[in-house]
Amino acid sequence: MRVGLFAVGRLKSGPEKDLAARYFDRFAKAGPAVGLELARIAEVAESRASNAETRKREEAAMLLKSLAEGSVLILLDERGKALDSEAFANLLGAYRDQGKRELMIAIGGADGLDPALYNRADATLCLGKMTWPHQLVRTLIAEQLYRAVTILSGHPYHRV
Ligand SMILES: C[S@@+](CC[C@H](N)C(=O)[O-])C[C@H]1O[C@@H](n2cnc3c(N)ncnc32)[C@H](O)[C@@H]1O
Repeated sequence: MRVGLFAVGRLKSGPEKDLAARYFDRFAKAGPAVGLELARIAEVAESRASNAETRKREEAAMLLKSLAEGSVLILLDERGKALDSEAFANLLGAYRDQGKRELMIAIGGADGLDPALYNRADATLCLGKMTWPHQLVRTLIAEQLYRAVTILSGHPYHRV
């Protein structure tokens, strides 16, 4: 199964981008052993509309346009469901075992995500109840994807 990311807003060169890239690289190298491959990291430009609802609607439309039919869509939102790392790994493993070809994880911009995405999403997960900037969320989820691979493969990176 290919696993990718939708992010509203572009990440400039800098430490956040480097750290996220480090974990995406590790995921890309270790993932194939457990049937997970790194798919695209798709950055959706932030809308310039003056109204927040319009901005979110426009961003969601771009994101949904590039989502292949049958792909799993997971949203990241501080109001979402909290999973521990093993449960997240098992969720990825379950979609892989169902024969899903692609799973995309969406991170919102400053305004968050549009309701249209919640209607389409297969799951909405949180990384804790606090609100993180989207740049850090990208690193956090990249690390959890790599961690999920190590859990699924029994690699000692993950210890509890
Ligand atoms: C700065 S936050 C936007 C907050 C926005 N005010 C809202 O109500 O959603 C940018 C994005 O980071 C992600 N995010 C921030 N904190 C998160 C958390 N604790 N768990 C999961 N995702 C989070 C979400 O995708 C969010 O849309």
